[in-house]
Amino acid sequence: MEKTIALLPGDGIGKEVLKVTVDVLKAIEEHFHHQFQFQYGLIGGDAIDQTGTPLPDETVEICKNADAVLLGAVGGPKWDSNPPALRPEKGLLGIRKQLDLYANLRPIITFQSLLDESALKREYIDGVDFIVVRELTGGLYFGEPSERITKDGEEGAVDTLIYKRSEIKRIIVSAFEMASKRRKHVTSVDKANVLETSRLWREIAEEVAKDYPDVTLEHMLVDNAAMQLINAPKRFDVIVTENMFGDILSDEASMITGSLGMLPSASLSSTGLHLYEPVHGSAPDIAGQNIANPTAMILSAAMMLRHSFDLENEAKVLEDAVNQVLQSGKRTADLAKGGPSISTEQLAEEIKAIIAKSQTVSK
Ligand SMILES: NC(=O)C1=CN([C@@H]2O[C@H](COP(=O)(O)OP(=O)(O)OC[C@H]3O[C@@H](n4cnc5c(N)ncnc54)[C@H](O)[C@@H]3O)[C@@H](O)[C@H]2O)C=CC1
Ligand SMILES: CC(C)CC(=O)C(=O)O
Ligand SMILES: [Mg+2]
Repeated sequence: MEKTIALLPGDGIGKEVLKVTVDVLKAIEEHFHHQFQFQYGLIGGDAIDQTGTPLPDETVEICKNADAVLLGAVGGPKWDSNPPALRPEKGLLGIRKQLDLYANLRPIITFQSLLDESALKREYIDGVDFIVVRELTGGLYFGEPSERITKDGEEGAVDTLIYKRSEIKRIIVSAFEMASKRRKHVTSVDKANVLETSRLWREIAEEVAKDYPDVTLEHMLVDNAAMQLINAPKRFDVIVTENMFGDILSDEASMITGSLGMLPSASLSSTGLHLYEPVHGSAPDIAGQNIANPTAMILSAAMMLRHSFDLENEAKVLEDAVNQVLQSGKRTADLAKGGPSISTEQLAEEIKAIIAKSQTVSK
């Protein structure tokens, strides 16, 4: 199979985890006789430094001409005091908007070999398997105005939480579609006791639910949801929520698996061109040390193989390889809890070695 993959490394550990993921994909390419073309694009702080903008037009073109996009992460203290339009995060929000990547799927599945690395007790998390469906192109992160203002004679600031009916409906439909192929349970998370956007969200969720009689819908306020994720994570199947709630809840949920470095995601579009990215950011505190956990990025690539290229077997081989390395007891520092650890590159080498020995070869 011939595919073109756009690669947007970004900043900090984004570069490191994407670099080794490309190596792993090359191992898949070789073992399964595929041809992957890799096209690099600038985004984030790197793009600001080299071109003066966080999302150059050329990057958008590279993505649009590809079959799928892999993104590392953006941001870092170097650009923290830049004006809003020149912040690395604008590049990330920009590519999400320009490619209409409205549905961010964040699966949270515990690994048997990591049950004791989690922040939670083994019996609470053994068997956790849910997915956060996060709205990705609306809400507070995109609302206008977002600026400094004067209020009652003193300095203030305003951000705008706005959603259109169509934006809410399509993400809720995505969640119901997903739930109908899973355990048939949707938890719609909102703050309907306070926010008008949430009341509209709830109304639309009820309307959509009528088209899926075999799927149960429950509503949950976001503060309660944050607590239930710790208290009873096994109760969830599909969580659907707006942009910022999904951002926060999924970072929280990552600790069920043991580390933020374990969580992959797929950002799906209306156009069929999808982007795959780890849930974590550029981690400036550990950048440049070859110690970041690349699993989230590697598992994002597995999601790409499955969802964008229909390469189920290859995706499984990759996921199995990750599992086998974990079972062997080898851990990056985030999971090693002060014990012996392996580097970003060593973990990828372990995975590549397992792929090379894998039995299942597709035509
Ligand atoms: N998708 C993206 O590009 C995102 C970008 N950011 C940006 O990243 C920068 C840093 O933000 P933070 O709040 O520190 O969030 P972060 O997700 O980068 O890091 C949070 C903590 O988790 C650790 N961590 C994250 N990924 C890891 C991995 N793969 N392996 C081991 N440890 C890992 C970090 O070392 C840090 O202690 C900011 O500029 C922020 O805006 C934040 C989140 C997402
Ligand atoms: C720029 C932020 C919205 C990135 C982030 O935290 C995320 O997408 O998870
Ligand atoms: Mg986030």
